[in-house]
Amino acid sequence: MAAAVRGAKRSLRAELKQRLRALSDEERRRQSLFVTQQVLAHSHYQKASRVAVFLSMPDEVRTEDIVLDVFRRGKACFIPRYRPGSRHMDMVRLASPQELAGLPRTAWNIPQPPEDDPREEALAGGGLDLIFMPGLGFDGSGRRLGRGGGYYDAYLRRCREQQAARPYTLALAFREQLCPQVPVDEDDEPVDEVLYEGCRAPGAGAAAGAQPDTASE
Ligand SMILES: Nc1nc2c(c(=O)[nH]1)N(C=O)[C@@H](CNc1ccc(C(=O)N[C@@H](CCC(=O)O)C(=O)O)cc1)CN2
Ligand SMILES: Nc1ncnc2c1ncn2[C@@H]1O[C@H](COP(=O)(O)OP(=O)(O)OP(=O)(O)O)[C@@H](O)[C@H]1O
Ligand SMILES: [Mg+2]
Repeated sequence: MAAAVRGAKRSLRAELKQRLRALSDEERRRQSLFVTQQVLAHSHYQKASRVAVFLSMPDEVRTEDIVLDVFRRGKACFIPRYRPGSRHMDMVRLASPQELAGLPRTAWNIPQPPEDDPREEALAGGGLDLIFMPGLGFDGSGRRLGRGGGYYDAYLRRCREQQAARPYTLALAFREQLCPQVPVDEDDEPVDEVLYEGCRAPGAGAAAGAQPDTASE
């Protein structure tokens, strides 16, 4: 990608990490609860039967209550299994929420099944209906800044190539992660919608999607 974009991403990442560090645990908990409620009421979530959920790191919207709800509703749950040092990531089947406690942790302290643990990969089975998207920053047009691994960008491209219908992508964010404009290059896949405290009419339809509002700054 162009050097200018790379530099712009690097400095925005640093700024967003700083902003996230300044959030108290209580504030993260409060906003996570809010976003979780939006998810549970969301039409795309309610109708999805195969869902990919990231297992949150401390500076991300907490997803454990979403994972529990996915199982409660009998949906199939998939979690990321990424290969460090590559851009490769699979979404592999999680059998139960109880299983999480026993999974080994990656270098980033994310629970993840070992590479030699045979599991159903979402795209090898029936594909995915919905992917929850992590990230450091998002803008009102659905542009997304991740942590720089390129894992989700590459995975969404695979979905596009291998699935008949593209999965719906729903980003989960603290309001502090909304940016006026996120720099992107040709490999960056946009998200369909960003959920955060202050976003408009979640679940009211894709057209209402990733619209900016006054929470952007
Ligand atoms: N919860 C969660 N799981 C996920 C992702 C994610 O963003 N969130 N990923 C999304 O791709 C993949 C893992 N990719 C990751 C890429 C970078 C870092 C990370 O912490 N990087 C350091 C800086 C790295 C460096 O420059 O040395 C950091 O952000 O502090 C973590 C996960 C798959 N699983
Ligand atoms: N589909 C792809 N094929 C090959 N390289 C890719 C693809 N998608 C992204 N990349 C490359 O991966 C690197 C990291 O991309 P980028 O900085 O956008 O990561 P990110 O979106 O922050 O990470 P993530 O998607 O894991 O959250 C870049 O060099 C980018 O060009
Ligand atoms: Mg990207």
